[in-house]
Amino acid sequence: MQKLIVQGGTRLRGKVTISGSKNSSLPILAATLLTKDECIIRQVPDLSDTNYMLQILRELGAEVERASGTMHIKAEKIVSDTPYDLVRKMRASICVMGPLTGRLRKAVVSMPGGCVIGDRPVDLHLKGLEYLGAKVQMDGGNIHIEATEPLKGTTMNLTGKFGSTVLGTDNVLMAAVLTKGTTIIEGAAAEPEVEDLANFLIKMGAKIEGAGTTRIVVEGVEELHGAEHTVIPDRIEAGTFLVAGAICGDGVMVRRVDPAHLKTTTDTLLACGYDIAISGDTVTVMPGSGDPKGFHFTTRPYPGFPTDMQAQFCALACTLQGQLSTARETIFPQRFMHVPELKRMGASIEMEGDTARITGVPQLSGAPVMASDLRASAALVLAALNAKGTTEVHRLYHIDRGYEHLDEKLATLGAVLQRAKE
Ligand SMILES: CC(=O)N[C@H]1[C@@H](OP(=O)(O)OP(=O)(O)OC[C@H]2O[C@@H](n3ccc(=O)[nH]c3=O)[C@H](O)[C@@H]2O)O[C@H](CO)[C@@H](O)[C@@H]1O
Ligand SMILES: C=C(OP(=O)(O)O)C(=O)O
Repeated sequence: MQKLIVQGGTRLRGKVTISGSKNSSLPILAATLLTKDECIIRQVPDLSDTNYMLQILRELGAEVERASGTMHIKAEKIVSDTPYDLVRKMRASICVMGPLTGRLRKAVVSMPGGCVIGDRPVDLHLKGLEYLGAKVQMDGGNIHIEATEPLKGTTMNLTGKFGSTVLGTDNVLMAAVLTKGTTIIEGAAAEPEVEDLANFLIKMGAKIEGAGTTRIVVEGVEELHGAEHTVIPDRIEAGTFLVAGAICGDGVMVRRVDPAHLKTTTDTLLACGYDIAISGDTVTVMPGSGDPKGFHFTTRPYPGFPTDMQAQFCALACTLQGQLSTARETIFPQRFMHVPELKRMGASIEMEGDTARITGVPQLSGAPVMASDLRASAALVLAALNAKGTTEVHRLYHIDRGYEHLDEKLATLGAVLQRAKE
């Protein structure tokens, strides 16, 4: 196991190139199971999550070759049962369920458990596949999906108690593309990563309209063919670097981004008093003319404030001396594992149900802290950059799930930090 040792108090400045999106790559890699032909996927970030997904594809029978960020995948002959040992390591492995059901009419996938960000059910994924005609059974911790008849298109609503489901929409979409007739998904997730998956499926020959909105229409086709695709930039990685630039930067530019995907992040930073410059595929954050102000946000499905940016903005709020900020989490109401660790660094945070009330302190102080999940870990690193003294962030593997070379990228901006063995 590794930890990250961060020396606080340096100013960040410069340009950082953003990697391909983790949350696009995972379903897109899974979608290559839908054809016997070779698919070429570019800009896949080198992360433990994407590596697990590639291993799952291999175990299912696909040939996978990797040349840097470009994957060549040929799933000529595949099986329907996913290996438990790999699947349990990554919740997003659930997104092989849709393509296996679409192509083989059969899938066996281990039931994912909850995780530290809260309960993570898959009832809507299963409901969607059932609407298409698949039968679902649970047995021995596994989900067995089977359709004796060809799947049939239908109209469904995939909205749950907490709103739309991203991977649930992905799964249904991947099954529906090879289904007879028309499938209409109402209450679909509108996240850019769903749209990216749909764009890849369209290149494979699928007929899809409305991806990127809450109503997706799929006209089933008999088969899909190979295609090439470049994954969209990771809006959460980009947002994390912008918040780092706000916390302790004198001009930090993120390159190879889609500024439209970053709107809630840049709007929140502007409301806070930072200057933002957008040019082509770059966004730069700079200190504003006055002292930054507190801010208030509620997480919502896209285009609302992303839950995956909540922890990083909490870290920023901790550094705004004397200013009150509030962070309300409506998607994963228990996703506040970073709060006790930020408090260990001297933060002033009160929890009221699903809302963190954060009053900025004059100075955070370095401390040993524990990473608990991906974005909570990122928040701790951001707080550490601002803190007085040294912070050790333990359990670094959480960060390696979703940030490609975070430490190296921060070091190019001037951060002083190093990995070490636990
Ligand atoms: C790999 C990936 O893309 N992960 C993202 C994806 O996760 P993921 O797709 O797993 O998250 P969902 O969009 O499904 O979850 C949204 C909400 O719906 C609930 N729900 C979900 C499915 C279901 O069957 N029933 C149900 O009730 C969840 O508990 C949660 O409250 O979207 C989340 C919400 O933007 C992000 O935080 C994750 O980074
Ligand atoms: C919660 C996240 O990922 P996952 O859904 O894979 O756990 C995330 O990317 O912040």
